[in-house]
Amino acid sequence: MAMQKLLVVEDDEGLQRQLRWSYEHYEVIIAGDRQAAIDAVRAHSPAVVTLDLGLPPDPDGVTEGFATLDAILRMAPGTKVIVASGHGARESARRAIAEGAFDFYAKPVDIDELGLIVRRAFHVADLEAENRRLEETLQAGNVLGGIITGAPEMMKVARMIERVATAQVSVMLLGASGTGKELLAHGLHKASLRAAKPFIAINCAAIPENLLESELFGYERGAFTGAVKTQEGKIELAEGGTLFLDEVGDIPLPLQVKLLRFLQERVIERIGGRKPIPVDVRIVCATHQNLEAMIAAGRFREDLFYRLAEIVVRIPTLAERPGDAVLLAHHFLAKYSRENQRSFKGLTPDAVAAISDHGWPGNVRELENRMKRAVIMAESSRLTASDLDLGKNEDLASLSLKAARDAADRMAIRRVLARTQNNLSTAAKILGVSRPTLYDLMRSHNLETN
Ligand SMILES: Nc1ncnc2c1ncn2[C@@H]1O[C@H](COP(=O)(O)OP(=O)(O)OP(=O)(O)O)[C@@H](O)[C@H]1O
Repeated sequence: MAMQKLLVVEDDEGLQRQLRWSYEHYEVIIAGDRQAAIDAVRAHSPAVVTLDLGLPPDPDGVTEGFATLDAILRMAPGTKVIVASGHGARESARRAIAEGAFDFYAKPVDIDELGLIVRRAFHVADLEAENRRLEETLQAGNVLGGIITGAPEMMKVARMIERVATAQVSVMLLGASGTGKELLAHGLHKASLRAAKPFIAINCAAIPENLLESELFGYERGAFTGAVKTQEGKIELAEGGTLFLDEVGDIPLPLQVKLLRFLQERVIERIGGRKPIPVDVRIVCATHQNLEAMIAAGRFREDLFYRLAEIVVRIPTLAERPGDAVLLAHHFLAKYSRENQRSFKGLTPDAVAAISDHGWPGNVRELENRMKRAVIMAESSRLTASDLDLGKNEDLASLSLKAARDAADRMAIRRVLARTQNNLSTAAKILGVSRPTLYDLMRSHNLETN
């Protein structure tokens, strides 16, 4: 990976040399005056700049420094500029922040301290870049009118559904609960020639067996006790459009026979009715069950299966779509913040890590529910892992390689610090890292010695 670029604007040659060698993780570019700084920003687009306010031709004042700050921010507003406030000049530090500088440091330079500020500036710049990238993917990732994804696995599914939408075929969606089957079925309907007609969904698992038949086929007045008026079934209500049969594997065998007859003859009879009613609907169905095994066990009719499953589309689980959990989390954060009139700055890095580490057994529905609850309950300006109830006791997260490496790092640093009685230079040598790196590691592991 290319090193990140740090522009150092400094006219003192001694300091230039010192700073150039202080940053082993960055590509350091040096500029000695305003014009050189402007040229360097144009040529290298550094994410972070350290800027000495006293530049020639006004090395003892601040006019050139402020003009440089202004020019940089005008050219590249996202640049993190850290200004040096010389000789207790708090006033110019405050003014620089007000004019858009990211932070300031006091001269004479403490290399370790400046190193931390620079590192934090790069971190913030990275986060902002990541946010911009997410927003762009979010716009690009909105496929089939409402399905959010950036994962090729899911894009493939969406493209397949777009392709079959206009064909005269029955489509079966196979996927775990909460993977978005209904949303995809609706997308298929919207992409089909039937889009102007109704889309009717029925969850066959949610309706008691004895009511499912009348839900689907409707009934005539007086067909049974309580049938006080004639009621059209869902099949009829979908006339001209699409009927989505969710959890089709839960349809009991006798009703499977009736459904098959409808698919063959394209007419229905309401319960208690005598006249056949022709209906033109397209059936899209879904299940999380293994229908082939059910057929082998005699619990699902093979002939019905082949009628329903001319095209079978397998929907990947959320865990099988890399990056989608975080992408969807941002989407739901925006959606539920809007709905609840709350405003958040985003997700904390630990929330992002927890979201991408979690296994999501309940798929997108689980993620949506967690985000919805967190948006309502959270008190901070960014949602944290614990707002999402994805805390430290998350077994799957603690099994990750990153967690294991972090724990090993922390242990090694603690041991060496103890052995060297907190002598940072010696500890850094033993650990094989530079002093600023050790400093950073100690900070990120909360091992500061004072
Ligand atoms: N890719 C996605 N982009 C945006 N929202 C999604 C996506 N996938 C699912 N959702 C949302 O997640 C929720 C669950 O999706 P949906 O009801 O389509 O799942 P399902 O597979 O039909 O679940 P079940 O089988 O349990 O009925 C819905 O609120 C849906 O809008």
